Amino acid sequence: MESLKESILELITETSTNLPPDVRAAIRNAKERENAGTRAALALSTISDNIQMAEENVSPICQDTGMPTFYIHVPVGVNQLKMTQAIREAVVEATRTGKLRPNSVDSLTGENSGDNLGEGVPVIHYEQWDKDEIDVRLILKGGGCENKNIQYSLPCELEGLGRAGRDLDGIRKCIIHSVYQAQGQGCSAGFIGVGIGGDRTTGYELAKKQLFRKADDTNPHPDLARLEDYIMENANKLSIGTMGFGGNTTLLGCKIGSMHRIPASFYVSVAYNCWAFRRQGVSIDPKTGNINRWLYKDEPKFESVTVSEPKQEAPASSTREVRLTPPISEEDIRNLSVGDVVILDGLIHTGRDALHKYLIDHDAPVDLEGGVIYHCGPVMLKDKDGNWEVKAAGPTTSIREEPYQADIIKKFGIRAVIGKGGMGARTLEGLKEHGAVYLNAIGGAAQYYADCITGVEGVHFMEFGVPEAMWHLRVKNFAAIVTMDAHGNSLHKDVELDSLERLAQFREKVFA
Ligand SMILES: O=C(O)C[C@H](O)C(=O)O
Ligand code: SF4
Repeated sequence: MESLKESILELITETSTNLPPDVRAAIRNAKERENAGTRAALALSTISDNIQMAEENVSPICQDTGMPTFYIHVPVGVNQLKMTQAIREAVVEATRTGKLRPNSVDSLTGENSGDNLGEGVPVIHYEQWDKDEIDVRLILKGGGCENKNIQYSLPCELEGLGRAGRDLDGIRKCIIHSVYQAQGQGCSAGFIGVGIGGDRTTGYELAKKQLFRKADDTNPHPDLARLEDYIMENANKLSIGTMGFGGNTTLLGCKIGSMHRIPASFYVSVAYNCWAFRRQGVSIDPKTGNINRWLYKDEPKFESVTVSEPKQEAPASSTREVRLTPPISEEDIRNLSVGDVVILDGLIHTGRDALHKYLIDHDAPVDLEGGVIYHCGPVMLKDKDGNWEVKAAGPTTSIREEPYQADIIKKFGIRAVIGKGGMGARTLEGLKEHGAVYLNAIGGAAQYYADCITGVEGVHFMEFGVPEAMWHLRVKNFAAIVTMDAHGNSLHKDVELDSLERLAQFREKVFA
């Protein structure tokens, strides 16, 4: 099995940089369903470009390469200790070469191990089988969509939907609700895996396993097949759309599995995966460790993500492009409205969870007056001369900074915050009071944004780890949409309210 480490390294690289054909097809179909010129169409076009760039650059599709999770079937007699060793070595190597972001953080000290190893990381599940091949499947599921996983305990009362009982119709309501509660924060349009039954742990496990099914397969269980079809037909009526911008596609796939439970418990567990649905698999020869074949890539190669322009014309849109260079004046900010596209040139600063917490009690290491904070944890590598290079740099979910953001804007005079998924009422109030805007970048488009970064001017707080450090980045033509302005308007608030109203159409019983 001397080739095993190399084979696993190839699997990790492919998973991080090359989306499987079934996922690409689902995204292409979504793009075809949106009207040209809408925000959703623009987002999907950025996503499609990003998928292409990641493949060409052999670089991460999204900077969050997630929790590396392996599901492995082995013939009797294969040494699992040696396999685990090979997997760990491959994970370290993939991190060193920038195919994985250093993502393993000590939960108590906050220390990033730097190589993606740690207690319980990577996750490896083994199962024996009677075939003479090793089947290794890998999913790289990022944190933003993982945070939108949800588990329901039936019976329950669901916002907008009423009572969900212990039957197929109650399950239906939970699944529809799971799509609603994710809004755009898990980088919709998403794929969901659903686990019915089990206990709290095995229910989630079953949900995640559904994500290994191909997006276009048919459930062998007739009731579940019917439920999957129903969800695919109806979830899009919530009109949450790509990135939560509103639009025709909110869900790209729904796979449901069922297992037994004990009488007192009835769980419906949902694993939400962003559009950057990175899963690949290989069949490996147990003698040599070589790859025999790929499990998802075996279909004809998806030629291009470019599609013919949709027939319908866009409704007259008021999209305005405004070019800004920090430090930005209050007047320039107050001139912006929701829907405007801002093109940034100049210096911006990354900051996410650790930095926001820190800045509440400390000074900033650089002047942020009129400045721009980018909610981003990039993948960075040093080149041969010791200079930092940006390998992937899309936005992270902004709502996590909601407890801090308004105070930070006020304290440092920040004029723009870039992120994804939107922020809440407190930040909206802060934007209005202090004259700032929230700019939504396209989640997962890590290659697209890395391409806008022309230089790394420095870094502070490396002790927070690469993703949490404060990177000072020079950008050119960095485009993001104003989704919360300084006049109290929020596209996120509007889409959430609208989708809550739309939820009501799913109250009545559908499955007897
Ligand atoms: O950690 C990140 O870079 C992004 C994360 O996956 C998120 O969606 O918030
Ligand atoms: S940023 Fe978006 S695309 Fe990337 S892992 Fe998080 S949820 Fe997925």
